[in-house]
Amino acid sequence: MLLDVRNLTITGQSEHGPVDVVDRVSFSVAEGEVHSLVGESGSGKSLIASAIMGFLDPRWQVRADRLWFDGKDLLSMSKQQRRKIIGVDIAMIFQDPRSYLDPNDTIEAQLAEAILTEDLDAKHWWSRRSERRQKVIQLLHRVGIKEHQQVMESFPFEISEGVAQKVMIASAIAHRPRLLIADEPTTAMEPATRAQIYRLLGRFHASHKMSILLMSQDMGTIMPESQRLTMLYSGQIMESGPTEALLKEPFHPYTKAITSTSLYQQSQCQPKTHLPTLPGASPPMQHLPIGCRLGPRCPNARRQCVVTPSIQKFRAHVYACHYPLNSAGKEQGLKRSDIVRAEVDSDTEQEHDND
Ligand SMILES: Nc1ncnc2c1ncn2[C@@H]1O[C@H](COP(=O)(O)OP(=O)(O)OP(=O)(O)O)[C@@H](O)[C@H]1O
Repeated sequence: MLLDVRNLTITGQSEHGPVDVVDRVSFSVAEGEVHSLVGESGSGKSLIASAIMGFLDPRWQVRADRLWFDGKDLLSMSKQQRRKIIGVDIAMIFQDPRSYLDPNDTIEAQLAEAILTEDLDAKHWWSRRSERRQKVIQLLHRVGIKEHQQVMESFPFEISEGVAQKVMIASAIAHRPRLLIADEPTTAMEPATRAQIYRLLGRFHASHKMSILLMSQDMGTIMPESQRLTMLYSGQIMESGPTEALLKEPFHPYTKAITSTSLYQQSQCQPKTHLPTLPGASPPMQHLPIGCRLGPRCPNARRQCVVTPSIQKFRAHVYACHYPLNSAGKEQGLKRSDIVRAEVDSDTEQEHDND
C-alpha cells in the first residue's frame, strides 16, 4: 500500500476543551489508484491532507495507529526525512492555487525552481539556465498551456484561477510524485475549466501511474478514474469501498444522500425530479454530537445512534452505521432477529426452568 492511514485522530482546542475534530479515520491508497475522499464543508478533508503533508501547526495534535507512506512511518520520522519524502514522492495542489504561488516571482522563475537538478543534462550553469527554460516550456505545454511566453512572464495575480491551477499541477508533476494530494482543486472554477483540470489529472494518472488522493465536497467533482470512495462526515468515516459498489448500492444513509444529489445521478434524472438531500448543515467543531455525528441530520437515526457505531465490513464495503441500508440492512436485520429469537428462546427456557 502506498499510503496507509489507520485510526488517524486530529485534536483541536475549542473553548470547552480538546475536540477530536477528525475521529479515528482509516483509509488507504494503493500504487496507481485514484481514491476520492468526499465530505461536506467542515468534514475534515483539509486537516487530513495537511496531517499527511506535515503542514499542521502545533496547536493540532495528530495521532494515528499508522500514517505510513510506502511502508515508512511519517509520524516518527525527523522533519528533514519527512521534507525529503514530501518534496520528492508526495505533492499537493490546493483549492486556491494563487495563494500558494509566490506573488513576487514570475511563473517562469517559480517553475524553474521546481525542476529537479538531476533532470538536467547540461554541465555548466549558463547552459543549465536555458535547459531549465526549455523544461519550463515543456511543462507548460504538458498541462495544456500553449501561450507559454505570456504565462512565463506573468506574476500570479496576472493569470486566471484555471491557469494558476495548471501552473500548480505543472510544478507538482515536475517532481514526478508517486502520490498527488488534490484538495478540492477546482472549487471556484467554471465547469469547462474544471473538466480540463480533471482531464489533465486523469492523463497524468494514466501515463505516470501516479496515485491521486482527491478531496471533494460532492460527487459532481470527483474524477471518473476514481476507483475508491470514502465518505467523510464531520471527521468520521461513514462508508468506504469501490466507487461503483458505493454508487450502486450505498449502505450508509449519508452515502445515499450525497450520491443521489450528485451530478452523476442528476444527469440521469428527468427534468424537475425531486432530489433528496439531508436537511441542515454539518456541526461546528465546538458542538459535535456524541455517537454518530450524522445523527441529528440522519433520516434513519434512532436512540442507539448516540453510541458511536463500530466499523462493519460487508461485501466490499466498510461502513459505520447501526441501521444500514439495502443488503447490509437486510443482513443486519437478520442478525437482529437472530438475537431477538435467541433472547426469546432463553426467556422461554427460563420459564420452562421455573415450571
Ligand atoms: N485553522 C483553524 N482554526 C479553527 N478551526 C479550524 C481550522 N481549520 C479547520 N478548522 C475546523 O476543523 C473542521 C474541519 O475543517 P476542514 O477545513 O478540514 O474541513 P474541509 O472538509 O476541508 O472543509 P472545506 O471543504 O470547506 O475545505 C471544521 O469544523 C473547521 O471549522
